Amino acid sequence: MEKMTIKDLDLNGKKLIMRVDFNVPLKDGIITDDTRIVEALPTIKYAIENGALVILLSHLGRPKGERKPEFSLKPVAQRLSELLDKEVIFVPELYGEPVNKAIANANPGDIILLENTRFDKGETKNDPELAKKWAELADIHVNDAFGTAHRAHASNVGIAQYIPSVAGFLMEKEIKFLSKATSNPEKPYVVILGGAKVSDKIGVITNLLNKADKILIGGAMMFTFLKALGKDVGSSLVEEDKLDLAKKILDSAKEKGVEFILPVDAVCAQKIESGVEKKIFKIDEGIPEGWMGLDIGPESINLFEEKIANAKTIAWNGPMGVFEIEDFENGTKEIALAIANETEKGATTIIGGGDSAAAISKFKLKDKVSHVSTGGGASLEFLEGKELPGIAAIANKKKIED
Ligand SMILES: Nc1ncnc2c1ncn2[C@@H]1O[C@H](COP(=O)(O)OP(=O)(O)O)[C@@H](O)[C@H]1O
Ligand SMILES: O=C(OP(=O)(O)O)[C@H](O)COP(=O)(O)O
Ligand SMILES: [Mg+2]
Repeated sequence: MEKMTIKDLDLNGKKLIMRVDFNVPLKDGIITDDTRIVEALPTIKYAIENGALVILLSHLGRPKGERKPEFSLKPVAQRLSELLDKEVIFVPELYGEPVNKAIANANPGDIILLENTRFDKGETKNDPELAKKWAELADIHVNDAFGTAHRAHASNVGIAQYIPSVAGFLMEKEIKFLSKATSNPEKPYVVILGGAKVSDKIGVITNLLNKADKILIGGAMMFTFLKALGKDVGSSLVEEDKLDLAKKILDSAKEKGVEFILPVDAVCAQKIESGVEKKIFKIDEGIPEGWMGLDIGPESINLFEEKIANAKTIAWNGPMGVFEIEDFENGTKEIALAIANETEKGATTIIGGGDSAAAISKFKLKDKVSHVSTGGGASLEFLEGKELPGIAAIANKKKIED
């Protein structure tokens, strides 16, 4: 179903409340990768150039309804202002007097960024009262937060109950590319999963088993599977309550004839820190207590490269290791290079996720893959074939024309 976009509206003199995904990686308050901000610029620029006042909403991290200063969007306001070479009015509130005042004092063409939507408990609960408060600030809701589209929250879904919601250019671009690449993926189709949001993402594998020819697992995700297979994983990150699901997935992969590839070795350390002692343990021999797997090892890299070779479609979400620290970046880097290589040979390749996108930028391979998606969980659920609530809430073209 084609979605209504910002281009379908007359924006002149309108107030837009625009949901973006500015959930960027931060280290000590500094933005380490601004891909998600850069990707939202075309929609913001279009809106202000066409005479709208733009009120931006985003979450950052998971502050769980509490106002935690380390999750403030203030550094994002500053970066956005630099990128646009224009003032961004940051209001460290979500509604109420300071917000109303800022809007009343603003002119068409101005940009206001409110504080982290997840500072209010109502956001993730999709609280209608909160959604209404935001809807009352504007005439139209613009949804450009593809990275959040798998969440049914007040700022992207609830708000559409009160004012029309249309897609921004990033949302439109992501839907177009992912639909085309995955409606009938050319085979062999390889899916690579890693990262740290294991309990969130392990569920998508069940449906992906009906689509992919091979599934490769790295990152923290690997340890839940390895533990389910009875391996010693030391102090590596394991989601204990997903062990049964992991077993089911392993059985189902066998039944369906899907190659399910787990690493055979891991780079381990006792602390997640740069410069600490590292050891490579073979999975069959086990990881000793006190040691954590923080990257896939060299034999696993070779194995994964073999499995990736000659794929026609590759979808990757979640870094293979803690790539933010140089000591543990190698697996992610080598897999990224292998994917770039297959892209050159003609494969369609998609890398998704806030952190995966940061990794691909770090290794300067952004332009060597077919598509870098700003969504990790969102792109996975899209590939799985699910209708994402954040997309469903956007008005369909037909509906508005009727
Ligand atoms: N073995 C591991 N142990 C702990 N964390 C890991 C491991 N491998 C990867 N990670 C972490 O996973 C994080 C990214 O996970 P996630 O948010 O799921 O990916 P994405 O943002 O690409 O969707 C990174 O910050 C990375 O450091
Ligand atoms: O960073 C995000 O997803 P990702 O890590 O899967 O790319 C999105 O902003 C969603 O964040 P959430 O997983 O805390 O809801
Ligand atoms: Mg992430």
